[in-house]
Amino acid sequence: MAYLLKGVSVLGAAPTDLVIKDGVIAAEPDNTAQVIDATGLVALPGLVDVHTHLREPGREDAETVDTGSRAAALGGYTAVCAMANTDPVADTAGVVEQVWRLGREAGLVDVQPIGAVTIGLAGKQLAELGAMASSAANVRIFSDDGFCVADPRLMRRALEYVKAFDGVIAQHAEEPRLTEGAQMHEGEVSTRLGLTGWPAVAEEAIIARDVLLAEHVGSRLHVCHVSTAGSVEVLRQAKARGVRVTAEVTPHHLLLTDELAAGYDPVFKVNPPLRTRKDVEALRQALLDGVIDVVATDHAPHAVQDKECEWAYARPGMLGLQTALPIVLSVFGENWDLIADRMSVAPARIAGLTGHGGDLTAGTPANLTLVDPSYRGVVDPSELASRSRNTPYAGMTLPGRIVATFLRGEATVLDGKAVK
Ligand SMILES: NC(=O)N[C@@H](CC(=O)O)C(=O)O
Repeated sequence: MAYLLKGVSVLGAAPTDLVIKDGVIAAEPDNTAQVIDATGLVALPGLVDVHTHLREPGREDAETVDTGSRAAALGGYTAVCAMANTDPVADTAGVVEQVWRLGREAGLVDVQPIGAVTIGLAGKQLAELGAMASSAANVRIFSDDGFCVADPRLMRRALEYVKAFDGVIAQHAEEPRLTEGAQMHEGEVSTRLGLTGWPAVAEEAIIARDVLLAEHVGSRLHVCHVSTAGSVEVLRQAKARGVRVTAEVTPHHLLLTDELAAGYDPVFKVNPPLRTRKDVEALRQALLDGVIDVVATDHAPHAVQDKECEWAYARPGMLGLQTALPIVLSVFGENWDLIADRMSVAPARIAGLTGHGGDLTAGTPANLTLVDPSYRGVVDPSELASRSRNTPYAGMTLPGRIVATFLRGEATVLDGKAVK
């Protein structure tokens, strides 16, 4: 199938016609192409998420590779990296290959499995990193996300090991001894509510340690969901010294604050926790500066019984795939170069996903999404494609609608609806 996107604005540039044929952006017009009136629509390279929880295998009641892929395509994504904290954990070639195969079967986005750093995410022994790297899933990112690789010697070994195949360790930076029993950000609000706090320094101390380790062994470190102003400063200094470190921020940490915990609605419980306005401001500036490289969703679907309960018993995490672009648009406005770089180009580079994060010039793979920036819509949880409902944005009016998404030239979303 060929498509002609008529009057489309590529990254906010003057309207033009874009032809998609044989999986690539075509150089020549095509008379057989299906015409899509793209007046007022902006084309972006397909979004890439380096941090998605798809829950399969093990918690298919919360999400499956298929439902998560659907949410991703509807959110404008053409590739997602699936976190390893499944059940069984993705710590062997067998499990990462299973997730990779399920992604291919769903066929809506490229699902790139992330492998666990340690067996069972237990933080004791390195998992079979080399076997996962050389498997059909071709794993390049390794993470114990949900848990920190707290043992410094293990972290050093992991960094050394993945160097051989240009892998990267994605660290969930949380010093566990400093967050025992933590329920929310440690600060004025936690004191008022009487909830045990998760201090900023628990994140900052691990990032500081890990940039030194990465520098020492000359390996690649990626920092998951950076949430504090202090972390930004540690990263800024490390990058200035030339340490091979990249970092992500979530849409929720760019928008929401710890004040939201005051209603004790567990939909706002997340790891790392929502922080203060000062942190939000620092994270926004860091994304603009490039100190933080990418926006990653940390899409964390949870079943109703795990979320709609007392705050202390609720699992941390919130949905993100279908609201990420609207949140980023609401925070930064129509800054298309920033959006394309931080949500597609840079994440594709970090994950090593060639074919994604292109510039939409003739001959490049047709992985792209079409956005209507003039649209304003109210977030209705029941309309989300995820199997779970834990969005913190329910009832909020947000800008931007994904009109169409193309994966290697095939439409996965048309007219705002999934094609299959
Ligand atoms: N980010 C979250 O709040 N939750 C994540 C894991 C985690 O990082 O705790 C999840 O898998 O649900």
